[in-house]
Amino acid sequence: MRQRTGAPVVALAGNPNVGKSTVFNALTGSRQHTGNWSGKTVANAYGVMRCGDTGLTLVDLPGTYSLRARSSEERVARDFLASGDADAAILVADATCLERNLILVLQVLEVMPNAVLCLNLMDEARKKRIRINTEALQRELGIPVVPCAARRGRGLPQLTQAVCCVLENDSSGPVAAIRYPDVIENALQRVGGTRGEALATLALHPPGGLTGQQFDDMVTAAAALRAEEIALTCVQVPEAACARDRQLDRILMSRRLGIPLMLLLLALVFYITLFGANVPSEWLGTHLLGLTAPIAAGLSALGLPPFVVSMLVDGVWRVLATVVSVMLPPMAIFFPLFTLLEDAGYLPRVAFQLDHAFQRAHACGKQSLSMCLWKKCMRPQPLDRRGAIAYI
Ligand SMILES: Nc1nc2c(ncn2[C@@H]2O[C@H](COP(=O)(O)OP(=O)(O)OP(=O)(O)O)[C@@H](O)[C@H]2O)c(=O)[nH]1
Ligand SMILES: [Mg+2]
Repeated sequence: MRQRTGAPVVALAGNPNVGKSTVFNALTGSRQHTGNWSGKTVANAYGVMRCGDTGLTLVDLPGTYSLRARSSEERVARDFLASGDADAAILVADATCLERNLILVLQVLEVMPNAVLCLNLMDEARKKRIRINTEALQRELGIPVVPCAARRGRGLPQLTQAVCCVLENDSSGPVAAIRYPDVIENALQRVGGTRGEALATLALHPPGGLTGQQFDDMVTAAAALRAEEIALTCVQVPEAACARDRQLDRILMSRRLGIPLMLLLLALVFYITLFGANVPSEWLGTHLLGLTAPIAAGLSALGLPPFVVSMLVDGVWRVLATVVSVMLPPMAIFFPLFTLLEDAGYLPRVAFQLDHAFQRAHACGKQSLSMCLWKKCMRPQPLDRRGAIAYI
């Protein structure tokens, strides 16, 4: 292993929503937030994973589609990978859409050749009858490839083993998998050093009179082209696997129907939450508050002074009973419904559909999901004064 002060550092990078935090939690025993939409992790999270007797620092990075991305959380990931603070990287990729994931993988390999590819969501890929030739992929990329289904813990021991091997056999050879247009290739030769470092220099001073945006677009397009070539060689996707998704997307994401359907669906969820919760709320309120008198009588029988009884009964019990009866039923309805939409993969589509509108307010579509959760907490409810104070 590399001689460094402190434990070796392993970065966990990949596209958004591919299971990085799930892998991180499984390898470190942490409880990072996971969920089926993009952009949950917005800052680096640190944990310790074991490699035999050695402890490794694992860093869960925010998801990013490209090293040339410009959103703030994506910059966090890019800056960490470029900083040289990591000794190796676990690149997590979604096996159901490998081609798109390979763009980042290829870019990261230019700055961090010491890496392992964790081919996650293999269970979903199998369901869709997507076949991936992992040996061919390994040859193309020049790094170990480990198929995993992190949610069920499958493949994680092999992943740990591969990470340990990579750390022991420091591979620092240049990975020149992406072929850039001549203007960039020539400039890379002139700048010298590793391709990753040279690219970072050129990004600041683009060659051939290119603007920063043109340079970024050309670099990303070259990576996308190479990713497509590799996917053509290594991945077999049966046409039928995508047909149902495409048909659904044609309706759910269509220009005319997409937004109305989304509003209808979210309105339905809120309607069920707001009105469906009234009955259990009332039932809970009646029964819990009905216990007030027996509790007061019991406490008085214990010989407690009246002001202590009033404090415990009116101050603690009534507030607790009101909070539980008001908050518990809508939560018990809303969160399972939201989870259903999440598991069906609809939430990322909501974020995508609203992205344009949110960008006009200098925000991004992913924030709509946090807003849905916040809106749920704004549930109006007839309350007495104590209940209102507790609710606030
Ligand atoms: N079916 C299946 N689902 C998985 C697997 N691994 C992760 N998931 C699910 O994928 C979703 C995304 O997982 P996260 O770990 O939050 O993904 P992430 O890459 O950290 O996401 P960001 O932080 O937003 O970039 C969650 O709903 C996970 O339960 C897997 O192997 N199989
Ligand atoms: Mg995450």
